[in-house]
Amino acid sequence: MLRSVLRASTTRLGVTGSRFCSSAADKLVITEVDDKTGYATVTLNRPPVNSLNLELLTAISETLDDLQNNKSRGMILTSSSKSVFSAGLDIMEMYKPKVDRMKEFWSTLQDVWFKLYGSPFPTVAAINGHSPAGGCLLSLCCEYRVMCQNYTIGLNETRLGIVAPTWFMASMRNAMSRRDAEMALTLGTLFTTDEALKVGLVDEVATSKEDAIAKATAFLDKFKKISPQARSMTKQALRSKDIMELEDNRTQDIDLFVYAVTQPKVQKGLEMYLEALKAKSAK
Ligand SMILES: CCCCCCCCCCCCC/C=C/C(=O)SCCNC(=O)CCNC(=O)[C@H](O)C(C)(C)COP(=O)(O)OP(=O)(O)OC[C@H]1O[C@@H](n2cnc3c(N)ncnc32)[C@H](O)[C@@H]1OP(=O)(O)O
Repeated sequence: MLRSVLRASTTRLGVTGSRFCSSAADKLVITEVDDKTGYATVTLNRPPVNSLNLELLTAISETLDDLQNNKSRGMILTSSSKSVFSAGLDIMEMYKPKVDRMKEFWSTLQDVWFKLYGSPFPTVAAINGHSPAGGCLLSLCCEYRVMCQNYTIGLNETRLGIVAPTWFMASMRNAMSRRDAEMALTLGTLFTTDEALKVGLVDEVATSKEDAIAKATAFLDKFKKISPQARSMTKQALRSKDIMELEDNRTQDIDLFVYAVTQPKVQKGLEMYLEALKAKSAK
């Protein structure tokens, strides 16, 4: 049976300065813990497309803190949308930005990456919709990816005229071969579910969200007889080089982000991309 972690969610929203919510449907992130297994299902809930703005990233970051503090046995990351896991970073955070907010935005994204990529508890993404760019990054931070049929996933930054930061690249390299990662990153490939399975970007295909959650649960169950400490130390040792690289360069990474995104050519590219998105959604 599922029970919501209501106290944690309410506190979280209070801290972020967002609305004080009384029902789960209003929350940016909904966390439900299965009493029997102890696994937490974390649902991204920022309609229409779960684009990652500062508030959503803050809510994810605080959720990850809660799970770690409560010694979570495992996490399944999914979305409340019927067709989008996450549309990636909210382009409005990068288009005509205010520099202070932009810095906080990027720093919070770094926090989420540290906490998710380096989490001591096992993590699975149940990808129940499209997952471009930052959405793909969130799933890549998890140890296992189950994806529903007929959606797309990938780090498509070059198609927007921007460069995925090295820690995005490292996350992809951790999941698939270096050669396939290089091709995918330079081309900005958005893979279909079946193509993603072939290159190892996802681990399993599901027929529905329920099937994805069931497969994610089965993956977490595999660790039942493994010492949690041995498991987490092994995972963290394997990922520590990538983590240390960003830890050593956090400030430079923020400065580079601000510099790159505020270039007139990049702003123009983002403007055109936004216009194309809006024109498409108006049809
Ligand atoms: C050597 C190293 C050097 C390093 C240098 C580093 C420099 C740093 C550079 C910066 C790096 C930045 C990294 C960026 C990462 C990102 O994540 S960028 C975002 C990329 N995202 C996308 O490309 C996805 C865009 N969206 C879509 O393709 C589609 O929306 C969808 C996800 C496939 C869903 O389609 P559909 O269900 O049909 O919905 P839509 O109708 O398209 O959209 C609904 C409304 O949502 C708006 N929207 C969609 N995506 C976004 C978004 N990402 N941000 C903001 N808004 C978004 C869309 O415009 C619609 O709005 P309305 O028209 O107002 O309804």
